[in-house]
Amino acid sequence: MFRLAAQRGIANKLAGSSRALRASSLYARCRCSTWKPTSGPSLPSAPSWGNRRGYAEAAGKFSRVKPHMNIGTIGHVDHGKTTLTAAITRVLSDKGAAKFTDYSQIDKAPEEKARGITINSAHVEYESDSRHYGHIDCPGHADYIKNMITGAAQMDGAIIVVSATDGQMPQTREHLLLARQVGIKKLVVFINKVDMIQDPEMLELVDMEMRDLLSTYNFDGENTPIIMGSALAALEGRDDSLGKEKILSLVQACDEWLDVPPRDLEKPFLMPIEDVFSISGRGTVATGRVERGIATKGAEVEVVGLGNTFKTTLTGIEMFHKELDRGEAGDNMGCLLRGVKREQVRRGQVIIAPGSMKAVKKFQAQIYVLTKDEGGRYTPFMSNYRPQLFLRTADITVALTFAEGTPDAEEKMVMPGDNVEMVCELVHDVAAEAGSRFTLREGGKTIGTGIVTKILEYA
Ligand SMILES: Nc1nc2c(ncn2[C@@H]2O[C@H](COP(=O)(O)OP(=O)(O)OP(=O)(O)O)[C@@H](O)[C@H]2O)c(=O)[nH]1
Ligand SMILES: [Mg+2]
Repeated sequence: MFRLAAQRGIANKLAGSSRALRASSLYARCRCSTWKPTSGPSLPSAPSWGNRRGYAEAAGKFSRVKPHMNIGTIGHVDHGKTTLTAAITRVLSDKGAAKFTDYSQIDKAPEEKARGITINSAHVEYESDSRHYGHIDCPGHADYIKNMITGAAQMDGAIIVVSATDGQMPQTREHLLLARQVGIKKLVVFINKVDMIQDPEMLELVDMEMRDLLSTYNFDGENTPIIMGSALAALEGRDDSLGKEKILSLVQACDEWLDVPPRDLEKPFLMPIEDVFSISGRGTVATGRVERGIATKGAEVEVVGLGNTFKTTLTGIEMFHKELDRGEAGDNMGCLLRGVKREQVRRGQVIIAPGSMKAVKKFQAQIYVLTKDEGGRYTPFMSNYRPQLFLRTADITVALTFAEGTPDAEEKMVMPGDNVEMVCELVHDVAAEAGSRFTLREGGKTIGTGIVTKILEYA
């Protein structure tokens, strides 16, 4: 034990300092650790159906042992994403592996709020022979953009739906690019509305074009499974060779091609620092909620960011007011750091497994700018706009510019509601990597949300 209770009592009595009071109340927070199923403290909370530990309860009769994965349908408007979602539940419900969810139920997706942003997305779930899937379908293009950038309903993989009658369209490409930006590594293609095509050469053409397009966006165009069928036929229970059988092939392709992401516990340790205080006679303690991985007492760790990156040893871990040998993803804990002075550690830094992340000063990001109805700006902004960037517990001024070579970058305007790629240059360095999510705030309100896509400069 850090003998905190005693510490606290004495500190409060003797000093009565506000600092001591604050430290004690913060430390107290660590005692009432509540497990939240998000992958990071600053992310919007995942719906309960989709968390990796909790799905079994939501699923009721479904298996508790199969690995869980979040996927979803993406693609151009009207290409059949919602019909396909309903069709999958219908076909699998025959096997008792899903609850049939009608088109109309999916399409009136509930509104959710994440960081002040309204996102409509429907969640269904089903099971294959080897996996449990949470599946996301959004009603409109804007909802896909917001969802993918904020990760409000995160997808580990996706089914891109392309109508055989149209072939690839602008939103097919936009969703592919976004999928790439948010770190989705593999996709399965469903070429839909095949019931409307008489000419087999037409299908060959769509297939070839899709493979090219996938490769353009750095997916494996050659090996990505492409299934051709009719979601409507499957939903209506007719033409099994185009309907039901293709849905089963699609689910099998997802099982075989999409990879289940590593669980948070399997990732390298990371705890964003929320607060720091010193305990006389023991040393410096940093508190926070473990975002991923496992920490063990005596482990080497690295404190990263805000101009002060160094290695140290975790000489103690405290949780629930008890000293423990380990802490893991989801835990609120306090870390006692060997030989570290109070001034060396600050809120906004992270404690990580050594070498697992670096401090960065400049990166490229995909940003969604909130509309005024979402509480965002009323007016556009231009290059060199400087809001505050919030990443985990860090809060840093950032300068936003357009990527080098952007035509008319000086005059270019970013409107509320836009989805843009920008270069972010930070005043102080912070631990980040491709896939790190952040929000942008100005004058106390959230004006945008983004995801790091590429590191441009390390500290
Ligand atoms: N003929 C035919 N029509 C289909 C098929 N799949 C879907 N449709 C029709 O295509 C239209 C659009 O289908 P949706 O499932 O609503 O498409 P969506 O991609 O969800 O559309 P948004 O959510 O508005 O982007 C509907 O009228 C469907 O009935 C199919 O396999 N064959
Ligand atoms: Mg739809």
